[in-house]
Amino acid sequence: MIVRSDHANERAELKVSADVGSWLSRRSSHAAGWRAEELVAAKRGSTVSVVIPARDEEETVGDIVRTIRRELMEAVPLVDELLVVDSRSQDGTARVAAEAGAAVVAQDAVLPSLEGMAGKGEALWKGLASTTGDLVVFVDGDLYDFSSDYVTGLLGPLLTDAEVAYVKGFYHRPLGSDADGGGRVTELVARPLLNMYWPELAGFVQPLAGEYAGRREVLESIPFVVDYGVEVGHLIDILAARGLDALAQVDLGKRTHRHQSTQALGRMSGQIMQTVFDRLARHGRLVSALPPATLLAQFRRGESEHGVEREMVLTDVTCRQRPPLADLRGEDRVRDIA
Ligand SMILES: O=c1ccn([C@@H]2O[C@H](COP(=O)(O)OP(=O)(O)O)[C@@H](O)[C@H]2O)c(=O)[nH]1
Ligand SMILES: O=C(O)[C@@H](COP(=O)(O)O)O[C@H]1O[C@H](CO)[C@@H](O)[C@H](O)[C@H]1O
Repeated sequence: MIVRSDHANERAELKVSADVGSWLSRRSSHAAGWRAEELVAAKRGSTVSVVIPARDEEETVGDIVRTIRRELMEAVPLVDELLVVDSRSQDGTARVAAEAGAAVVAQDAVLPSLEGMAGKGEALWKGLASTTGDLVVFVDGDLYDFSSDYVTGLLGPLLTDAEVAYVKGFYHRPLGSDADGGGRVTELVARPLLNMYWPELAGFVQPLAGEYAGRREVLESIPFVVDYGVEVGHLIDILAARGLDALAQVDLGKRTHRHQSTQALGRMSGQIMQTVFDRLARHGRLVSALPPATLLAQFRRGESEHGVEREMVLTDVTCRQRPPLADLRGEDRVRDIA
């Protein structure tokens, strides 16, 4: 372990808490340790759904679906249900996913009595509402080198330890020629904030990982932030509801995916920070005199309007969320698989 301190006069050795240290060794595993055939035996009648949120992912979603179908549905009956949630795509995502063998549902067609919202968390929540598996695995649709180990790795702890409720993937995340340059919002925003306010979660290597899995009863008992705040909201809410030992992480090796622009990640960061501040208030960890403003102003090259030679781009980053699915009873809870 590399221990650094920027305080020259620091003598004491820096250490994470004993709880985080023991959690790291107890609740971290490697995807290679979980074989599909053994996990099929461990299902013992439980069912597994995979949900892929996809907005304009026609280039990558097909290979992900084919790999899961071939290796985890046809070769071994590990995955019982594979759903792609078409998240208001403007390209051929729905067609490509269906041709590859996935069930496909349009995000806005799920729970149609509710007003549709935009965002990744909305796609995930609608995917949860449209599936029935006892265990649900979420996989992003923009991955370039997806391996079925991602799914077996995430299912391993859930199928072999009843105490585990939710499993995050972690991986090396290249960005161009930098082998570990990816995860920019993780490193610049999410990790510092979580270490400040939820140091219990400091052991998560990739707190924003888009590949994770959980027990349905847990996933249906928590709210889903409808935008990119969904992942950080899950970690904070499950920690509060079930404790650190209900959480685990699995080394999935390497992950390459389509990267967004810095401006887009700026909006993502705003959404994540709004979620963190919402949870700080909800969980009583920070009382602020003024709630954070929710309008993000960014600037890009363009026509000046306010005396600067830039175009101002305004985004509302208010933290909006869907209630726990378990709270929706009656006719609203319908399965809308297309
Ligand atoms: O409104 C949205 C935004 C994103 N996504 C999907 O969520 C995953 C992760 O989103 P993205 O790649 O934009 O995030 P990044 O990986 O760049 O952080 C991808 O499969 C997207 O297609 C979605 O379904 N709806
Ligand atoms: O981890 C991150 O910093 C961001 C951006 O990653 P890159 O800098 O584009 O590799 O990606 C993640 O964050 C999103 C918000 O939680 C997740 O929804 C994505 O699945 C995940 O890729």
